[in-house]
Amino acid sequence: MSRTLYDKLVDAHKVCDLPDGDMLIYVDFHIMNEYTSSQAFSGLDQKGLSVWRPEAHLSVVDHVNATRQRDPHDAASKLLIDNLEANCEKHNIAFYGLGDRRQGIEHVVVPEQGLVAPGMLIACGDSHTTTYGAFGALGFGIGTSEVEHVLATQTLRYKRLKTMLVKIDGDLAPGVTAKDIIMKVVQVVGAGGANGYAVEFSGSAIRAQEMSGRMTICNMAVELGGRAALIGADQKALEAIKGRAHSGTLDFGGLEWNSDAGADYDTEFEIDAADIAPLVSWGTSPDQSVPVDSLVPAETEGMTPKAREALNRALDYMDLKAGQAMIDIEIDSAFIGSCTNSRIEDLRAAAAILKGKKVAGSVNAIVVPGSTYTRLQAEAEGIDRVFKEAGFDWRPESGCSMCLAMNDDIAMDGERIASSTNRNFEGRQDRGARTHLMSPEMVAAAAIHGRIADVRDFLSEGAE
Ligand SMILES: CC(C)[C@H](C(=O)O)[C@@H](O)C(=O)O
Ligand code: SF4
Repeated sequence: MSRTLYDKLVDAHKVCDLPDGDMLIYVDFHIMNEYTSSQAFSGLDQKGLSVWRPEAHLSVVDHVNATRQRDPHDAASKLLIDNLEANCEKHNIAFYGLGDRRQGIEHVVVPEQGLVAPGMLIACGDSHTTTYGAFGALGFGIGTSEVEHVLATQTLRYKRLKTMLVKIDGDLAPGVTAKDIIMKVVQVVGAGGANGYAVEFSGSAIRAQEMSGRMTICNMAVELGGRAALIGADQKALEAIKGRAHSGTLDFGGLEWNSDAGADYDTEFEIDAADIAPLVSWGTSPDQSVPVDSLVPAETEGMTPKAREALNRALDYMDLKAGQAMIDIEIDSAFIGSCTNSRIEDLRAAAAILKGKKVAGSVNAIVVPGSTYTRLQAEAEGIDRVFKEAGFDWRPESGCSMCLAMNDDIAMDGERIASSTNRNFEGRQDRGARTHLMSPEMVAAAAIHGRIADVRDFLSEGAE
């Protein structure tokens, strides 16, 4: 019988069925960060348990660390980081700490170090673990008690998800990126539209994406509510792994990690790539976005009272007026970073827009490479100079930074930010901060204009 990639991955990792209908699955690799792991270690200690397979875990520091300097900016962050290091030392778990060349945002670090391969099952106490789906691996976020369970047993209780296929065929127009693809999908399926589903992406527009774009897509699939995101393995995925630090140690397979022809999905969506424009979020949910050259939405006839309330609440928080042009919206800050868009390819793309240009005087522009390794590569290519000459603050350390208000990069009340991140919830970048999600290229364009701008204008300027 034809099976989906998701079902193949689950079947391959099933240890046994449990009496209540759930199953026990085996976790090939488990990643921890300083923020969600310390209680799990305390739980182990209290129960007198040890880590069953220390070599199948990795810890990184990313959420609370400072990126302006190496030393933690406050005692609470230092404590979290020191605790993780001590726990890893005690249990013999690899730890990429501050100052380590391999350090950075977990979902940037893991593929960069060659720690993912098609057919793997990867868990992490972080929702954006879906990123690894770009390689035909099953990655998903887990809670703290589950972290403890994986440490002790290398297994998890798991409930099989329903399957959703999102097929995107056709060619993207110039200036349209992987970020726009996934923002469009979130718009079409809805912010909770994939709750309970594993989402597989297919179609020629997905195949045409390089691995960094595919990772952006799988990363942000969480914003649909999907607990897993998948793209079948192809030659590009295999090539991207080759030669990486740990890739030789992984033997999980290759092109067989694809859905069978004729496999059935519980639900399917089709999107024409030609219908996707560069998108910008106007509201406080990732599905509240519009093409950059359009207007802030207004109430429509037939809108439910609930939708009307959500629209008005978002407009109020964002301090926007229905019918106002998106490209007129002035920004205070520009942020390029996060596990969605801080890879070398993202930095190159933003630098291509910034080259020879200056950030508007009113804009505070920050770029935080996703990992130290990425930063060093960018510096070797001279990309840091392009950013610095344009007026961006090129951060010397890596981490989640302004993606969420958990470190010293905290936005002011009312600050409006053009952001290459994945979440625009109220207070995400701190109380009262107003986040506009967009591609890194669009953040660069907005930084230059001091207001939300259409990246396509910069492409034609370049061609002149
Ligand atoms: C802090 C962490 C648990 C959280 C997540 O799970 O995604 C964070 O990374 C986020 O992006 O909101
Ligand atoms: S960069 Fe942002 S989305 Fe990614 S793990 Fe960090 S906080 Fe979460």
